[in-house]
Amino acid sequence: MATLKVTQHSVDSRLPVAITTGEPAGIGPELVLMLAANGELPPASVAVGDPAMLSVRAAALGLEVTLVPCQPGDPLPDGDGVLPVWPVALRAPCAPGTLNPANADYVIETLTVAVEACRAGHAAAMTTAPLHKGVIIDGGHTGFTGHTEWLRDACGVDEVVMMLATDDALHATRAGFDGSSDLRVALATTHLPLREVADAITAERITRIARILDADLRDQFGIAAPRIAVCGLNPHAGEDGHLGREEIDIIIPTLAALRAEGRDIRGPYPADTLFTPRHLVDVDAVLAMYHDQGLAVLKYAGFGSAANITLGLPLVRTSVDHGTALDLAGKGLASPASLGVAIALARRLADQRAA
Ligand SMILES: NC(=O)C1=CN([C@@H]2O[C@H](COP(=O)(O)OP(=O)(O)OC[C@H]3O[C@@H](n4cnc5c(N)ncnc54)[C@H](O)[C@@H]3O)[C@@H](O)[C@H]2O)C=CC1
Ligand SMILES: NCC(=O)COP(=O)(O)O
Repeated sequence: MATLKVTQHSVDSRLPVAITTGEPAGIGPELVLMLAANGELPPASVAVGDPAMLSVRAAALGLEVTLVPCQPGDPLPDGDGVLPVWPVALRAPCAPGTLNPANADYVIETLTVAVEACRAGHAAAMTTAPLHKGVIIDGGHTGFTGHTEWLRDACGVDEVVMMLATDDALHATRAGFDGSSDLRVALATTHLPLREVADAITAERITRIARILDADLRDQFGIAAPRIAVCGLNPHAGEDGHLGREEIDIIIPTLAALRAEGRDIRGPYPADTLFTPRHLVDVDAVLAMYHDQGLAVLKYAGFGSAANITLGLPLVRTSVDHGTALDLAGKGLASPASLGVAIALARRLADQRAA
């Protein structure tokens, strides 16, 4: 096992972005270590995880990282290859690629540490490396469906919105889309079995989600009058009721009511053609009705360098556009690009809030 090196470093006085290292058997730990070793972590970044596990993973991959355990609120060590770590102890040994439900509590504790640090004013924002939803449930957290819903409950808010954005959209200086890789996609429903999606499409839910999306595009992304295009649920947006009635009964009247509030919310459009460049040209975000309707397109356009942002939270949370990739874990083959984009976005949104 590699030993933890602790030496003297300069100190960064800014509040850190807390990066939870995710499922320990997945690629999350090595992605954080890669960014640290390559000098690609923004200053004032801190990992949340098991220092010994991170140290072993770094040594196995030949990554030169100086891990410095410290506590939330401590001055942050800074310097080339230095990675401050807020320690959380693994509950059981861990091998890359092999899930162990005994570590579910560990993963949840890393999230709790990051949320508490944001609440206590010890962190400016949090970025999450991927966790494995199934093993968290197998480990006893019945009802767990993802970071997004867990953070909603942990922060005590009624609703949040999952939005993924390609790197082009995040860095775009222009407001609208200009091509197929410049995309923001928000979801009306998140981690639901497809069988339950139609029942979850209610006027109340669409109203809550659309209001949060509209407000956060203004407040967090600086878009003065967001233009939101909404997908239908059914093929051809229901084909005038012949292929499903959710558009006529729920979505169309709800969008009309939202427009009456002064919001630029268009649709519902057939999802297959909405996601073509011509239809996206004057749109700032697409609201999809369910996970794969929106995210398949987003990932086709920008997988590997997009970020996931939870809107509607009292804290800033960003994440990667991918999962735990157990097939790649421990091999040093996974790309840290999306994590880098997510951390940079968290820093930017947090600095904006502070300003
Ligand atoms: N933010 C989060 O915590 C997320 C967690 N997940 C979870 O991850 C687990 C696995 O999900 P999957 O659907 O298999 O998706 P996945 O993203 O883990 O893997 C899908 C494919 O993409 C590849 N891949 C993923 N990340 C990569 C990277 N950084 N560089 C290169 N290739 C990469 C994998 O090798 C695999 O071939 C599930 O439990 C899922 O719920 C999925 C998405 C987000
Ligand atoms: N496909 C995106 C995703 O599953 C993200 O989930 P979450 O854990 O960030 O809620």
